[in-house]
Amino acid sequence: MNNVSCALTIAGTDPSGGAGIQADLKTFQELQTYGMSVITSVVAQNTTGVTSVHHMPINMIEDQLEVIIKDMPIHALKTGMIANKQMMEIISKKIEKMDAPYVMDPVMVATSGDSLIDTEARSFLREYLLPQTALVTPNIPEAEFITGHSIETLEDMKDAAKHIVDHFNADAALIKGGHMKAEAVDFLYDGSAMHTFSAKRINTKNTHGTGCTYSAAITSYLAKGYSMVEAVQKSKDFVTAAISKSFELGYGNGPTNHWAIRER
Ligand SMILES: Nc1ncnc2c1ncn2[C@@H]1O[C@H](COP(=O)(O)OP(=O)(O)OP(=O)(O)O)[C@@H](O)[C@H]1O
Ligand SMILES: Cc1ncc(CO)c(N)n1
Repeated sequence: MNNVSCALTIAGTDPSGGAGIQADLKTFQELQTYGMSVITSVVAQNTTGVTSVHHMPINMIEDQLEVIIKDMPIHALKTGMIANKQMMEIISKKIEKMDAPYVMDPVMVATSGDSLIDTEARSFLREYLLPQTALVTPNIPEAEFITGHSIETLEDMKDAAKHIVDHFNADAALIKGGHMKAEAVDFLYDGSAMHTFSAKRINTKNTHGTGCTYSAAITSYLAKGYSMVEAVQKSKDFVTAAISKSFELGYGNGPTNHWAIRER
């Protein structure tokens, strides 16, 4: 079978399996995309939080990227946790060589509240990686950091999506409303139109890794050749199902259910 769609994730790990590389690969597999991964940092974390982090040496990140570029097709890629500026520099250079849509999940803080990238990296991500993206998927605090504006209303979310495309040259921005109070509404601005993706808020604490799962699903659908709007709509359905059938596992925020969509 050589017409398989291939997706790559560049991110940190979650040994408890709900977020990071593990969530991405589960999502790619569930959506019948051939999944590949480059590990940036090994993170000792579970549903309650992060205890320690070990960053891969820069040359090891470079080698992982290079072996894939030399050998494998990449139809779409995403990045998650990239802890520091040095990692971003090498990843940015390698992404330039990949002729594929790039989805950036601008991971800064875990669901547990633990910081995953340093302060310098937050600015570098905004200035250097954002212009390379086909899509960036910030949650509310990440969108506030990127734009420098506070977000309280749905109008503020739309303004943030526009601001990111207009000021940072991302092709498109999807602002996720998981941290808002009412409906779970996300806004996508693609440089010409604003699209709304809405779902009923599910009353659960089990949201560990929702952002990773969502951006991995979008990456899968882009790898399969769907348009950006179609990819986001299908992924919204996927993540909503994954949250609605999430697992009551662990002592903290439990993980989402990557096979939930099969049962709908
Ligand atoms: N309780 C909920 N009910 C329904 N949808 C939700 C809920 N929480 C989050 N979502 C949806 O899940 C997706 C991920 O959004 P969210 O804002 O939670 O991302 P995130 O904060 O990056 O996730 P992470 O927890 O991985 O850091 C969005 O589509 C959001 O609307
Ligand atoms: C490695 C990693 N990436 C992203 C998140 C955000 O959920 C997390 N908790 N861990």
